[in-house]
Amino acid sequence: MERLPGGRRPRLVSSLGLGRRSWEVTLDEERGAAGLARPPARRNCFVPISEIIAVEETEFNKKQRNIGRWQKMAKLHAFTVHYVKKARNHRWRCRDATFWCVDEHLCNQWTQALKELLEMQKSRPKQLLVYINPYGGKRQGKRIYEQKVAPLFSLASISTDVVVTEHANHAKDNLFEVNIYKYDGVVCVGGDGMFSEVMHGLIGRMQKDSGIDQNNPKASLVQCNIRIGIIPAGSTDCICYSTVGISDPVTSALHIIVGDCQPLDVSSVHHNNTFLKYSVSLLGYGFYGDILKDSEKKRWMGPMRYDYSGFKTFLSHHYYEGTIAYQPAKQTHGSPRDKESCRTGCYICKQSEKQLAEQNKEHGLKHEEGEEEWKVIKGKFLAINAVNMSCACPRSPKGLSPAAHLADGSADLILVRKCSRFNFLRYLVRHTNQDDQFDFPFVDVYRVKCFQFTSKLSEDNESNVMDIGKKRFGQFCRDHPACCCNIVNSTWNCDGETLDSSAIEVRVHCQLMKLFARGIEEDCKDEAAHSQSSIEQLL
Ligand SMILES: Nc1ncnc2c1ncn2[C@@H]1O[C@H](COP(=O)(O)OP(=O)(O)OP(=O)(O)O)[C@@H](O)[C@H]1O
Ligand SMILES: CCCCCCCCCCCCC/C=C/[C@@H](O)[C@H](CO)NC(C)=O
Ligand SMILES: [Ca+2]
Repeated sequence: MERLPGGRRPRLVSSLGLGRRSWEVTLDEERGAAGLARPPARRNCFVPISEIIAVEETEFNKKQRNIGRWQKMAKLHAFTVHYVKKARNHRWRCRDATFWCVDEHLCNQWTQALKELLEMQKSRPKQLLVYINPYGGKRQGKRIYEQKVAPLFSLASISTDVVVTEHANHAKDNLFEVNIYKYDGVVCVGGDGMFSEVMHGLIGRMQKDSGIDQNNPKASLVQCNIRIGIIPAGSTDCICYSTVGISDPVTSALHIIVGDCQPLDVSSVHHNNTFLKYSVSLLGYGFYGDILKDSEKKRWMGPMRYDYSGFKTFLSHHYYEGTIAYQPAKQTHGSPRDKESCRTGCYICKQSEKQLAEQNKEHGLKHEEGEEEWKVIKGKFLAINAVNMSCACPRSPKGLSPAAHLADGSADLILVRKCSRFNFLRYLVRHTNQDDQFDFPFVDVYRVKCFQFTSKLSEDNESNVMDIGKKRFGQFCRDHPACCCNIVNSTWNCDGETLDSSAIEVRVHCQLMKLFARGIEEDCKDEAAHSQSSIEQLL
């Protein structure tokens, strides 16, 4: 048997047919790869075991190709390897390669060895609970799951319990009732709102089972180790896009199958010691809150509703007065103005993971509130956006904060102060291009671990300065006396769900939950070399 560099023996090396040619095929357990080479030209390629989806014995006749004399000489035996093919723009596809030989025993040896190696991939899920929102996005959730995802799960021998939701909060309520511990993960088919529902169900259930009071804003929450997979079928799909790099159901299904794991920061939102919501992507007041509130009335428009309400909200140009107090995130190494973005295996997120493990060792679940200073900012804002991740999505490919990290225990707090319509438009346009969104005198950004916001209106209410007239008729706008517009509070857009409270307290919980994802992979610099080494190119 041929030896590999370092004198190691590969698990299997054989001459196998693939297409019309014979190849030297190697199964190298230690490198975790199956390799394919054709002497003497030495054109070769490798498929990591971690990217093999399934192996099947194949009835050769069914997949017959024109392989000339071999076909006539003997009965051929074959097996098919289904594997991940990485295409452009972070898109993954399932491809297969059928290997053949005349020796039945050899063919069985290969199938067996590959199946054993797949069995050893312990992070892969075997049993999943799937929730489908049939009304998300363009109402295609059920079709997408049945046609694109279910066949892949079945190929990978994953068993599923599928629930098609019948009303809002169905998935969330169900997660408090079922035996979640028998599943290796929960999959949601829908958009950001559907993800949010499933996340609330899972995190809430974990806290309930551990006796943690979610209403206590200072409670240390129990991490949720049951991963969530997102099959994008919504209108924005920002969480999927920001953690995978593309909104594509097949790509996401393949990340679930190979058992990827991406920890995620989660912010808790409270008002007066009452738990309101969790957020993983955008918590936005002002512009994004107003868009959401208006767009909820136009759900029938589908994803277009955001463009319609976005335009309307832009024209209305409302700003809101309030006070923000925040504690800077001193423990993380990055800054929102960094040029580098969070990518697969991110160093900054790894450091936060280590810190978290040390903290848990020292204090257990007891939360140690640092006596760090609070910074206070008062002002008039067109938008207040707190993002736990970049919030990249097809409409904004770099996101609202391109350097935000998925799992560093912090959020980027972006304050867009009152400015002209023209300047605000310049800011919005930078959501969509490569220019620095924070390079404006009216935009400030801070990396924070917690913050509080109180609108001027609720401050006034609390200090009882409202007179009876104001209480009865609402507050008249002081900045537009001529128009007499009735200024009310904005609402919070919490991952696509509205939150009416205008005084909130937000805290980031480092890596509270996990997704079936790996973060966005670095772009393959040499696309040509990458594609040449794929099996299809060798044939
Ligand atoms: N069967 C159902 N009927 C009505 N509403 C549902 C049902 N199932 C789930 N929902 C609710 O629908 C809301 C929106 O769903 P979803 O997030 O999937 O789509 P979307 O709003 O179009 O997309 P995005 O959140 O990405 O903008 C969620 O908040 C969820 O609670
Ligand atoms: C004139 C130029 C206008 C450019 C507008 C760009 C719009 C970018 C939208 C980015 C939204 C990213 C934040 C994601 C929020 C989601 O949680 C939420 C629910 O899916 N979506 C929205 C639109 O609120
Ligand atoms: Ca973060």
